[in-house]
Amino acid sequence: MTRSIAIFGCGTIATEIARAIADGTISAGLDVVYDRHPEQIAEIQDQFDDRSQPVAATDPDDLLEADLIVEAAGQTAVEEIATDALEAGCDCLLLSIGALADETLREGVFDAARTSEGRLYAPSGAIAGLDSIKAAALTGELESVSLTTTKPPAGLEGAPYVVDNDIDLSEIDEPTMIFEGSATDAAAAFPSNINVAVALSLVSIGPDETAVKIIADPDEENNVHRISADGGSGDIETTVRNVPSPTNPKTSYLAAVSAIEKLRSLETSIDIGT
Ligand SMILES: NC(=O)C1=CN([C@@H]2O[C@H](COP(=O)(O)OP(=O)(O)OC[C@H]3O[C@@H](n4cnc5c(N)ncnc54)[C@H](O)[C@@H]3O)[C@@H](O)[C@H]2O)C=CC1
Ligand SMILES: O=C([O-])CC(=O)C(=O)O
Repeated sequence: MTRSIAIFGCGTIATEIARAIADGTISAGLDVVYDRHPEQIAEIQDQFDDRSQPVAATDPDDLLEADLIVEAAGQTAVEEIATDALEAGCDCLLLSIGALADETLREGVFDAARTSEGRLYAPSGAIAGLDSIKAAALTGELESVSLTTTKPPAGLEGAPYVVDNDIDLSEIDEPTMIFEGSATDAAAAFPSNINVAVALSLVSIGPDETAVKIIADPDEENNVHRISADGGSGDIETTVRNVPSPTNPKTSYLAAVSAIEKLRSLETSIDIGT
């Protein structure tokens, strides 16, 4: 039977996922979509012919009819949908995994996943190396895990940390470290920029122990994520120089493709890679 998918949040990532469903890259049906902006919903619907257009939900609860809900909206959406979805037996794929830096929310969502038929998924997103770091974590001997993210200043605009600390990104004329702290603190400070740090932390040493640096670099055109994980099976270092999405410079194109690959892999009988 074809898996029925619902999408919460119809922006940059959702548009790519919808296209992959429409062209058959993901062999599932997109049945219902939700966004606080109806015009965003219409853009997704327009990718399908009249007979296969997803229904526009007017309330997040309308998504619970699907087999799997993709959250591609933001951290508040995770609060709104994840626990309810899992408790209702839906699978849930979260892009805004940074929301789970909050321990109370995390435990609630994890408990719902453990005690229901719904399964919780998060793609690797815009980083590389989660496969090997997840395997190395099994040794119980990972000593340190860190992420250094470098973005063009425009990709950091509007982040609560930037606003609260009156950081004028337009004044930055050389690579400048604007944040250093744990993945827990980074997720609250840069909710739309650093979900990757929390994904990394959840497969390794946890959000409080994972170290994050964020650098604004006016000469950088890419979203660059450098990971270093030491101990266990050896030392792992990865760097991804991501092309930003044309419609949202905060979001790397790889994040959308990673979600598509995760959804595709749920439907295949051959699964290579950790
Ligand atoms: N895990 C990863 O590697 C990455 C995760 N992300 C996460 O994915 C999210 C989506 O990314 P994009 O598609 O680029 O963002 P976007 O800004 O292009 O689209 C988000 C859409 O969700 C809607 N939305 C947001 N909050 C909502 C709410 N509470 N209720 C209803 N609608 C809501 C917005 O109206 C917008 O249409 C980001 O906010 C970020 O949290 C983004 C990049 C990488
Ligand atoms: O897309 C990226 O480069 C990373 C990102 O925004 C996030 O993790 O929220």
